[in-house]
Amino acid sequence: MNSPTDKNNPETGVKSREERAHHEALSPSSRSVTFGPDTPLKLDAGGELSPFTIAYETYGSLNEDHSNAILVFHALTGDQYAASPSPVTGKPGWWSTMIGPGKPIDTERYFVICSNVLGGCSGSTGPASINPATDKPYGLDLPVITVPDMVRAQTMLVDYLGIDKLFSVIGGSMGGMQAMQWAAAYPERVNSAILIATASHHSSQNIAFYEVGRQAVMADLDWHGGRYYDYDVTPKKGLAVARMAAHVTYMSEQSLQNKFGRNLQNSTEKGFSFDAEFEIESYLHHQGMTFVDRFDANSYLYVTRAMDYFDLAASYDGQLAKAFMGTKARFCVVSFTSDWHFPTSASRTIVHALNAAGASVSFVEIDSDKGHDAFLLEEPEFFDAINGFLHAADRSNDQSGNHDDTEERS
Ligand SMILES: CC(=O)SCCNC(=O)CCNC(=O)[C@H](O)C(C)(C)COP(=O)(O)OP(=O)(O)OC[C@H]1O[C@@H](n2cnc3c(N)ncnc32)[C@H](O)[C@@H]1OP(=O)(O)O
Ligand SMILES: N[C@@H](CCO)C(=O)O
Repeated sequence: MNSPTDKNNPETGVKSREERAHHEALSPSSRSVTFGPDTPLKLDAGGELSPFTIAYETYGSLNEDHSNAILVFHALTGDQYAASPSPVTGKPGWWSTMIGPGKPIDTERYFVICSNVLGGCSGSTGPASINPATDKPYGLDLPVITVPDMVRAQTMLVDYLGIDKLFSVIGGSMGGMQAMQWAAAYPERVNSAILIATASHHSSQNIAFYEVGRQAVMADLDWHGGRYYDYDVTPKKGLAVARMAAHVTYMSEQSLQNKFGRNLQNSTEKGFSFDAEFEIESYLHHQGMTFVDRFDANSYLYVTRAMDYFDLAASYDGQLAKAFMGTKARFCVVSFTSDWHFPTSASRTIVHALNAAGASVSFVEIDSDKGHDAFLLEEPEFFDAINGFLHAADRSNDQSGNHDDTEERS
């Protein structure tokens, strides 16, 4: 509860400098381009969102017949800064190794678009955005957002950019869910789709991990039922714990062992305390603390929920193959051997459904000990696979029909 002596009390107007800086850092960036359509967006939760904003970045140039556009989707906590430095962290774009001149997604050939998802916190409408009905941040008054909602908003952006058909859609994890949704719901608008470290539905285990994270956020007294914006505080402790738990799922047992083993952080002797004595503890604390500086806690609730709700087969009578029936798009499905968060078995489910639908699909399992987040790292075999697939898709761009060139490599 708010008290008159609270230094962050909205009534006293006294705000901590640290909190003010934090909110400013998370406020929509003026650098990326925003798009706000006149048409309201129909939401799966019911009702419509209007107005709404999508923040996006583009790289490369759109060719004359608008046939070289690649739509890149970010994962859970990503943003539109796929190949340009984040104005919040100052770090290079999260896929700057993948996108650029001469890189697998070659900006000398392709026009690359990446937008912040609806529900996010990097300029697209999310829980921290102003609700026009109250003139205050939405908080939990924003309807729950789904992956199909995110994709529906992206179709409006793609229309606005004058693109009828995308050369490719590509993403990892939740980005792969968006790519699948595009291919299933708008088959005529997708020439090829690259689905990386993803699944056609969130598993029970994945929902469980994200629920642990959400509960950590909501248990933080600074969460204030999602109205923390009014109090100029943020539920940092809860959000940091949520990220720590989630981060473990993004890495493999082997990579944690290789990086940290049982090494102690600052000494050679046990301290018999509950401080972060082990390197792995210190590392996770670092991951948690840096995360709260770049991500909004309510957005974390919304975007994890969108992943939980994703179940492509459920929209097609429980038959995943039906989602892809009749598609002419070429698919590339990529998994990583050490990914236990979105394991290879989840990718195989997608590949089997694509085969059953008579779609053209290549499947590559990359041998990596880096776990789920391997898709964010420069893995040569992975980059070769993306490069090779895009070149092949380029060559057969004018062809149509069903191919079955499923291949497995490991
Ligand atoms: C697709 C998208 O949308 S991307 C979304 C946003 N990005 C992410 O989610 C990436 C988050 N994931 C990561 O950072 C993952 O760790 C990885 C796997 C991608 C990065 O892997 P690596 O390059 O091997 O980095 P690593 O896991 O070792 O982490 C390095 C960081 O940990 C810190 N660190 C390493 N050891 C320790 C330690 N013992 N104590 C404290 N901090 C430590 C480093 O200082 C470095 O910090 P910085 O990132 O602030 O510079
Ligand atoms: N670590 C990435 C991928 C998670 O699936 C993120 O936070 O977006």
